Amino acid sequence: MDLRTLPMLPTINLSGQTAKPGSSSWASACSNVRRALEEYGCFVAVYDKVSSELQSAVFDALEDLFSLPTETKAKNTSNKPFYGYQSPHPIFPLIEGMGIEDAPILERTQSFTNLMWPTGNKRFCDSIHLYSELVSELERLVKGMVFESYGLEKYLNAHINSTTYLLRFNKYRAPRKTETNLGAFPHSDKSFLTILRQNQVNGLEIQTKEGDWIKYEPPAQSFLVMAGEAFLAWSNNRIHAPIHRVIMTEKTARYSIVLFAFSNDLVITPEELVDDEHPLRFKPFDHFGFLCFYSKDTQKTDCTIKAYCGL
Ligand SMILES: O=C(O)CCC(=O)C(=O)O
Ligand SMILES: [Fe+2]
Repeated sequence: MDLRTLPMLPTINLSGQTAKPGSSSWASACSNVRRALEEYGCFVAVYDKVSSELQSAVFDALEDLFSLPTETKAKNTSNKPFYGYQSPHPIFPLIEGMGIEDAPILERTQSFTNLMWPTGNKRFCDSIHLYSELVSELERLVKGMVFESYGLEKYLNAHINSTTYLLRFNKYRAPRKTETNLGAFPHSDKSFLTILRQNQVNGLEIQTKEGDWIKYEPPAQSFLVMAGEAFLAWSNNRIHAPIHRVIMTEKTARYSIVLFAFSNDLVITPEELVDDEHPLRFKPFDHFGFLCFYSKDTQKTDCTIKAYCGL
């Protein structure tokens, strides 16, 4: 029997005054966020800006969205890989996905809504847009905390100005008796940061550096904040980008809504993070070039960013 205590994801309270710059708890919150991302590559953020009413409205909206006919959902296309409609696949029959590029910009969520519902769907558009705005604020808060903890605030504004978001919706149906229960293949995200919320159905598992799988069982009003491989490269390998997967064990459908942050500019490791002990590990890279590389990488290596621009 394995007598080690089961690992748990760190939980960090980012609600109310706790994570206000200048508050007495700000510096320690910044350091906790950085250390969690270095050690686990993720943490559970308690963040109360998304009300339970908005949470319900968002997941009701997702049920409506995925109930649309396949031909309608297939109109969600993009010239970027992994951005558009993903239909259930023979090897991965459970997952279906869709995405809105730059969802925090109202016009973008509006045009997605009109594509799906030519006669409009104000409830969908309002709730998804508000949600993406609030969660993108959380993304900037977390990024700012990490930059500050490294003493690199001077890079924050430029970084925020070059951030672009993708809001993705996933539906995992329950497996039939003879089917695989693997909802999403083990992978690490290619984003800079990822912020995820789910309905009440669990299934996401995150691997620790030691190789243990932790089941994600979120408390109320919380999000999973997870680093992607772009953040790992930016930090010169300090920040971890954890492998995660979805295993469907429950009998009802699981929905998740995931905000991915990407960069429109070259991602460059700050010189302050390079020294004799930490020689430069990554060349500056184009984030979407990296995403295209990944989409063509049939090997799906453990750490694609090392294959793409590692030194
Ligand atoms: O749905 C989930 O919980 C995980 C989704 C995920 O890993 C992804 O979209 O990259
Ligand atoms: Fe992921």
